[in-house]
Amino acid sequence: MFDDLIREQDVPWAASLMGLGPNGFAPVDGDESRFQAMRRLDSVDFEACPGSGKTTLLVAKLAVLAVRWPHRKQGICVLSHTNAARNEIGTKLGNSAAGLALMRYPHFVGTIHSFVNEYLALPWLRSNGLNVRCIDTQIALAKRWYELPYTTRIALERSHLTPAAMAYDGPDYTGGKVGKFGPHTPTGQLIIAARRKFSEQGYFCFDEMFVWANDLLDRRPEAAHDLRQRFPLVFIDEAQDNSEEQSALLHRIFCAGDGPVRRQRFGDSNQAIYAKPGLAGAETDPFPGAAVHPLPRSYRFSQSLADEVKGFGVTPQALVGAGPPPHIAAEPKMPAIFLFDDASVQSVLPKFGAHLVASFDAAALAAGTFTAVAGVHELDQNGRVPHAMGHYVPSYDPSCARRETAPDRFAQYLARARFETAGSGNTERLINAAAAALLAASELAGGTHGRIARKSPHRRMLDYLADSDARAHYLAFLELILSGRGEFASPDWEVNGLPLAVEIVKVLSGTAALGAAANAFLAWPPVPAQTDQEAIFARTDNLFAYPSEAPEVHIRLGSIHSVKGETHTATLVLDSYYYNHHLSELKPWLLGAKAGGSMVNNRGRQVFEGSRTLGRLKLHYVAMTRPTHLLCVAMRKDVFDAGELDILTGRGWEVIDCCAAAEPAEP
Ligand SMILES: Nc1ncnc2c1ncn2[C@@H]1O[C@H](COP(=O)(O)OP(=O)(O)OP(=O)(O)O)[C@@H](O)[C@H]1O
Repeated sequence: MFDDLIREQDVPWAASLMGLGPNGFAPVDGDESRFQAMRRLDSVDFEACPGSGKTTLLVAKLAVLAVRWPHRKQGICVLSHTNAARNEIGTKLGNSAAGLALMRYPHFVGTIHSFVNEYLALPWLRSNGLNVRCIDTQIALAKRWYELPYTTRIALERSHLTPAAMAYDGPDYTGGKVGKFGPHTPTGQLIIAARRKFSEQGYFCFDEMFVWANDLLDRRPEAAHDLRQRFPLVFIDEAQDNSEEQSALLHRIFCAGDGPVRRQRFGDSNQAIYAKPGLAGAETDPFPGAAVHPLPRSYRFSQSLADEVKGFGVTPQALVGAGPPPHIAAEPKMPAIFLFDDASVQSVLPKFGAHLVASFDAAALAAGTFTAVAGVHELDQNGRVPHAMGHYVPSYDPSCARRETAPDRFAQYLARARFETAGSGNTERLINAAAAALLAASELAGGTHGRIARKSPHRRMLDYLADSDARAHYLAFLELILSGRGEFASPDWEVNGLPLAVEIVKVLSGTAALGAAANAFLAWPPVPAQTDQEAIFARTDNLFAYPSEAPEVHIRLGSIHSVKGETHTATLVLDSYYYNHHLSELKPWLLGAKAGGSMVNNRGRQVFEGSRTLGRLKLHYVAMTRPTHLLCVAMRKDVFDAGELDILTGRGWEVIDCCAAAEPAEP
């Protein structure tokens, strides 16, 4: 059924469509790997280095398949790990008419989570008579938690348990992280009853969709067979990030037993980083499997950058630097290291801004993507400097960058909307964020209007409030939000914003008093006290503009996790702390004294670094392989002795000392 679906003459067409010119996938120096990769439609894993064009290749294949796909009731299933990756595929495909066809029936392009919801969990729950209102971990947990008697909550908190204990992993509502309060205890029974009650009312955590999908496959094994018929060709992007839970479920659906589908996975095991520390990778059906198709060239960066970063790969890969791509008219720059101490940690970002302005012309500064990332972005104020992004930029809001989870405060909805629309003047995003946040508050207050809907949050608000006075309150509230572009000083929120929000949420939820969960959600988060110098960082949308008065460059701040798969013009990787300072621990790799995640001992055995070091390597390999033109890192000065700095300089690094610079942060 797949013979000749991607023909030789399709390859130059697809390469041109991707903006690479007709020879984009042509053999280079006898290396035919990309051309062959385009044509293959057997089950195989494309395991390849950062910037090797895995996502580009996947999209190019899909573009051809969209044209040639002959089946009307069977489709291609394209699964990604994150919404960001799904959107990237969607945007690239959306450029072609054929690509648009792929976004419709009979095909599926989306995250693993949305696939599991749409094809397994939701139909199964509905067929069991459950009306699914809202899949939102924070709301489901809060509802279940506040269902428990006050004394029970106190007892749980004394045992270091949080609302997270209200999530289950069995279809009988058992399991989860409940410590000593197992199902045989009275407290355990209360927990199970609260989980059951709100699940039956239609409130679920994201991860519980996997529980129900597996329950369907346990009880109706024919569901897997039906899905294989429906989707005979499956592509999985970012396959290295699949957790055991996801891999096992996908394997069960598409591969286990007789009649597996054709499946191609794309990824890089050196970049396997997970959303939560300690989460293990897949054991069932790990990536890569036995059949691997290598792609050795990186089109992102030059050979000199490839040489700097390849040692950070746990399993060193052939890394041929064939970049940078030509869309930014600038030569690759020498890498730079910013050195700081406790007193100068907040001058790192301004110094980086100044370095960018000195390194790139105005056109490149306007067209490029400039970022600063840290491995840890939740700040422990008392942690050792630098603990997280917040030590460099005190106003950094970690929740704003966490794209995959729902915000857990009203203010975060607005902050995220500001971050996503930075500078574009797009008011629609802000309005819908405010509406979505009001709906979330209403759910927490006991509202039961549900969140699974096709209309935008704003349209739904207008519908819900159609006949009430609260509609005028809502419109006044939006005026307030728009006039401040979504920003509030805390007193302003309390005096003007909050009273309106409370009135609206009361009407929406049909309650006279909002209750603890909704009030906590609506409260404005405390702002850390600022010194004068910190005032330059006083934006909460995680964009750092330099110079602040008349910005020439905008630097996007985020976690390393949030920039997976991205391509930047310049990336600054900031040291951060998890059991120790990440980059300080990786100093031997930076100096070239070590490479890879293992070494061969004198008995000829391969010995791996400890798991924490392997995690650090993968995380920072992801970060350091984002830029096309300029890689920078920032570390404490006292980590290095003079000889080591000489080694770095000898390896082509520019050393920028922020400590010596006691002068003001900006010109
Ligand atoms: N065949 C090619 N010729 C020239 N440039 C290419 C080619 N394939 C990809 N690129 C460019 O290389 C950059 C990286 O591509 P892409 O994001 O697809 O790589 P990736 O392998 O998915 O990266 P990562 O592993 O970091 O997620 C992009 O700017 C893309 O346009």
